[in-house]
Amino acid sequence: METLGSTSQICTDKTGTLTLNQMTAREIFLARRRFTVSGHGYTADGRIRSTDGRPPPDTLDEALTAMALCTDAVFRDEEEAAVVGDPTEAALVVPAEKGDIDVTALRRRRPRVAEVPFDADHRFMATFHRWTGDDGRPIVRCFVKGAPDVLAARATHYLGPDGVTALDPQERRHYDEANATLAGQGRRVLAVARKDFPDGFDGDGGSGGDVKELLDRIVLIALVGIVDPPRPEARQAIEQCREAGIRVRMITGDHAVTAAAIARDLGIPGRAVTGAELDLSAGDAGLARRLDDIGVVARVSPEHKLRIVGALQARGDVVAMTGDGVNDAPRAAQGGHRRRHGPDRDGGDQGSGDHGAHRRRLRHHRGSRQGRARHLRQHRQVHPLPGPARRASPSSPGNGSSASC
Ligand SMILES: Nc1ncnc2c1ncn2[C@@H]1O[C@H](COP(=O)(O)OP(=O)(O)OP(=O)(O)O)[C@@H](O)[C@H]1O
Ligand SMILES: [Cu+]
Repeated sequence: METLGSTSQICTDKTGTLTLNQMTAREIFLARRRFTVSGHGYTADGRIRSTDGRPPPDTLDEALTAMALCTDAVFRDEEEAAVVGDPTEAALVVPAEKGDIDVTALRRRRPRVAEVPFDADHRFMATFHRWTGDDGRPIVRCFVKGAPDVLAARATHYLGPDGVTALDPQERRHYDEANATLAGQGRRVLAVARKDFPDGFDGDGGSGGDVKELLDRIVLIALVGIVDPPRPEARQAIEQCREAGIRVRMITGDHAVTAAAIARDLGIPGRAVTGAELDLSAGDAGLARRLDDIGVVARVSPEHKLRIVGALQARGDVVAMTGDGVNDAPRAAQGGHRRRHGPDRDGGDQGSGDHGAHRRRLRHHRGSRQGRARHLRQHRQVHPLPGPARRASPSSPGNGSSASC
């Protein structure tokens, strides 16, 4: 009789769990021109340099403006070296300051008249600001930022050296290639774009409440490559899990190429696929079988993380789930959206308690002689799976399959 699962598996988030969630923008890509961003941490020290030696175009300012306005992170000041807010957003505000934009003054001058908050399912956010069009007349300008694939799919134009230009297949290929190159280096890539609306636009525009519908035909401005270093202790923890016969799998909302590069770096074996490629509508048994040679499932929404864990558990595997996916679960179950509030000041972990817990967990991995059961029991003690998530994920009592870490 098989009472214990045949394998133990850990499904883990990437951002903040395997990586430090200390995000720093390193490159900006603008219509075939590339810029590097130097400097460390959340200070305005550091510079934006073009890689071709030519002076930066006006469109760089436009990109930095979009990054400053379409974010909620607040830049404190140089002495404090602090940015408060989501680390991804912090990474976008810092280059604006490095590019000599006074973000606070800019935001005061261009207040938001409406916004579409970021959510992990749609993977973008948008803000609307009173603006002046090229012809001097008042308009409302919307800035959009989010996953490059999502924005590219909505874009028909890009901001080139000659202004707004049709995004022909060749130019689209340039964006795709730049995105692939950055992602291949493990960079988290964000795109920024814009769209103009008539003066008086109130953030609804007759859309009946779904402003996202109106965000088509956008103008791509730039791609930003952000580094988020792997946690130094994560590689060893993964190695020890492997020795203990525990399969570690990364399940992330980030891009597949980015996730695969980080998985490779950390020694997570197996193929990388997107949630869409995995066909999550399949039955549990088929899904679990297909997961066997897969090490990374990317572009997964919070509720689909649960679906994957559930499929493994239904087969009798002992599955632990780590990272803020654990927190996403109840909200996903309620159809809510996640907004992650990241670290304060030094990029530490105050934003969500489970990151600190994860560090403790990674430490206990070092005692790899403890048996698998004990190992998973400890995970469970660190932070139990919340109620709704437990109900959402099938588990057989007695085999510890609802363990969470
Ligand atoms: N504040 C933001 N504004 C706009 N887009 C964002 C923002 N944060 C993330 N994104 C985009 O949404 C995608 C998914 O982000 P999400 O936070 O779900 O995943 P993640 O943190 O990379 O991964 P994990 O699931 O491992 O924690 C990112 O790859 C990025 O393109
Ligand atoms: Cu573990």
